[in-house]
Amino acid sequence: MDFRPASSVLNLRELKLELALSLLEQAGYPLPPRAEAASAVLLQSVIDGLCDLSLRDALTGLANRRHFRAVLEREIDRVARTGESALLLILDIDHFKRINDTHGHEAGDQVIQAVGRRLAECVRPMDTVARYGGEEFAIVLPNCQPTFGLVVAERMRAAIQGLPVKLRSGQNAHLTVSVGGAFAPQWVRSSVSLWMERADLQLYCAKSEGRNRVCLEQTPVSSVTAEEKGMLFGVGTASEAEAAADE
Ligand SMILES: Nc1nc2c(ncn2[C@@H]2O[C@H](COP(=O)(O)OP(=O)(O)OP(=O)(O)O)[C@@H](O)[C@H]2O)c(=O)[nH]1
Repeated sequence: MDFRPASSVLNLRELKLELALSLLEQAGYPLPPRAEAASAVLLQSVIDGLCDLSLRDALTGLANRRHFRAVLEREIDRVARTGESALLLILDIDHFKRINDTHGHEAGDQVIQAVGRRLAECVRPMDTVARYGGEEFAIVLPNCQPTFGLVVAERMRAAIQGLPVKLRSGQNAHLTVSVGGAFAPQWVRSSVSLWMERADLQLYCAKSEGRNRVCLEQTPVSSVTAEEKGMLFGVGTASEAEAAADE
């Protein structure tokens, strides 16, 4: 085993340290002075900075899709072990294309940033807000009782409705959002994709019922799919799972 400091073992050119440093400087990460180049302290802060950067959405600074899916994975594990409720919300800005078309793409970006900031203000420190796609956000609320779910989702919807975004042009953009949500099935090891699908279905309902509304899956405990029953009972196919669940 070689216990020499990293700087003498590694070829710094191969490490592409300059590229990493300029990426982090651009993103506004605090770094130790360059005089400490190649020190263990600098290398560690570059590694920490790059890890953090890889988990964040560049436009909003919120969790990105990769990070969010990892958080959901952990939450599914916790709900299966503890039986605690957890709520997943998917929130989509209504008629966002009109904002781009009317005010331009840069204004659209400003709106996405403002919505992200507002959502982050509406949640507890233990919750995770992510920008999941273009004008779509996802929020996971661990330890969220079903009775509280609708309250918090409504609070978010109302917070965005009451937020006129001041654009650089001086104009105000008035927004609404549609929200779909589903609870993780308690005591069951579901999957990220199934949970997302359930919440997405509710978002689709909110959009098709007229937008600017919240739709939550009604039956968090009994609405376990055949696939999830399969995971619970450890059987192979959906039909085997249904048979096992009926026994
Ligand atoms: N400015 C900006 N626009 C984006 C970004 N990502 C996606 N978009 C735009 O978001 C728009 C989404 O439009 P649609 O999927 O038709 O949805 P919508 O207009 O919000 O309509 P509904 O969701 O049905 O209410 C498209 O015009 C995309 O080009 C982004 O990062 N910045």
